[in-house]
Amino acid sequence: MKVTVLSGGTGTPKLIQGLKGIIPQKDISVIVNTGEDTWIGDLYLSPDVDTVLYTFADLINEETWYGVRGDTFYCHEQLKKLGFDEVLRIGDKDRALKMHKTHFLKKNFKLSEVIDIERKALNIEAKIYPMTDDRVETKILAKENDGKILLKFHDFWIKRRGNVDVVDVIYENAQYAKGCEGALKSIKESDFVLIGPSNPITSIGPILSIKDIKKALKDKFVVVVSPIVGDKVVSGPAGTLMKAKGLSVDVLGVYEFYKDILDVMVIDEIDADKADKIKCETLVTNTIMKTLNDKINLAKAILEFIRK
Ligand SMILES: C[C@H](OP(=O)(O)OP(=O)(O)OC[C@H]1O[C@@H](n2cnc3c(=O)[nH]c(N)nc32)[C@H](O)[C@@H]1O)C(=O)O
Ligand SMILES: O=c1nc2n(C[C@H](O)[C@H](O)[C@H](O)CO)c3cc(O)ccc3cc-2c(=O)[nH]1
Ligand SMILES: [Mg+2]
Repeated sequence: MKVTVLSGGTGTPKLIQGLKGIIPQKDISVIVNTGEDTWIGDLYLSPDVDTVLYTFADLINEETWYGVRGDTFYCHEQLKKLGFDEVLRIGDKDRALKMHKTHFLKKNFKLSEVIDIERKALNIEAKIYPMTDDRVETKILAKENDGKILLKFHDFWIKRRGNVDVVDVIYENAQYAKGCEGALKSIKESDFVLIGPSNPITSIGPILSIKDIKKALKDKFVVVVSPIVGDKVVSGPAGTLMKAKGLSVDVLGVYEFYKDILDVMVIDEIDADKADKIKCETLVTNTIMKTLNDKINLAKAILEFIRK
């Protein structure tokens, strides 16, 4: 059973931990959001890609869902002392992975080529692809005084802690970007596509903003796990951003967002009463992943449901 997962942020990597516990890594491909990729000084960051790499390599810091478990921050602290505040807390081991990407990108390697070198170096059998080898950047359009301002995601979420009056979210350059070839191939060759419980707007939205990826998904059996349980988020800015896109912050709003590509929606038991309002097949199960067992059970429930 070959699965292609769309991932971004912290929700889907939890489900990936469950999935890799029940099917061989060689049968899993992951297409990762790169809308939050950015340069900090001369260091290239691909935060959602690195979280997926660390999740498969069992190195992920599960408190924060970024960086390497037990990492040190000497370089980060030293830079701050020099007056260079990286804002994002980048660990010393984590920095090596980012320096490695930076080195090869500067030698004109494609991001997908570098990620493939890294997954092999980390003994990861799953295939991991960026959504594109072009630059697509998620920007937050916000109200500021009596005007509008376009913010980078990290400015919005880390510097301003999301305390921003969001007008819209845009995926800069998406109209020109091409889907990564390996990603398109994995969609075509997989038995089904799984969109994990990540922020629809800033973690999965950028992936769907790439036309040839969205087109490939329309011809595929797609399962979406709702990242909204009840009428609130488990974590992060998804609620604020869904509202900015005119979507209700509940499973119906999630359905609206994915309706032209999804075939099955996985919702939490808390939302069982809404299942009949969702105009596609629904699987109602526990979707709150606290323990590894929760993650494995959710992955199992999804595979059993589609094998029916
Ligand atoms: C900073 C980061 O925010 P964000 O980029 O929004 O992260 P994600 O893209 O991962 O979105 C989080 C999204 O996913 C939901 N979530 C998280 N854990 C679970 C879970 O165990 N079950 C479930 N059904 N949804 C989950 C969460 O509510 C958010 O809506 C961040 O949040 O870390
Ligand atoms: O909210 C934060 N997110 C941090 N992130 C996560 C990232 O910025 C986003 O929060 C995730 O992409 C979730 O959307 C990091 C990711 C990395 O790969 C490396 C370092 C960081 C550091 C931070 C941080 O200090 N604060
Ligand atoms: Mg995200």
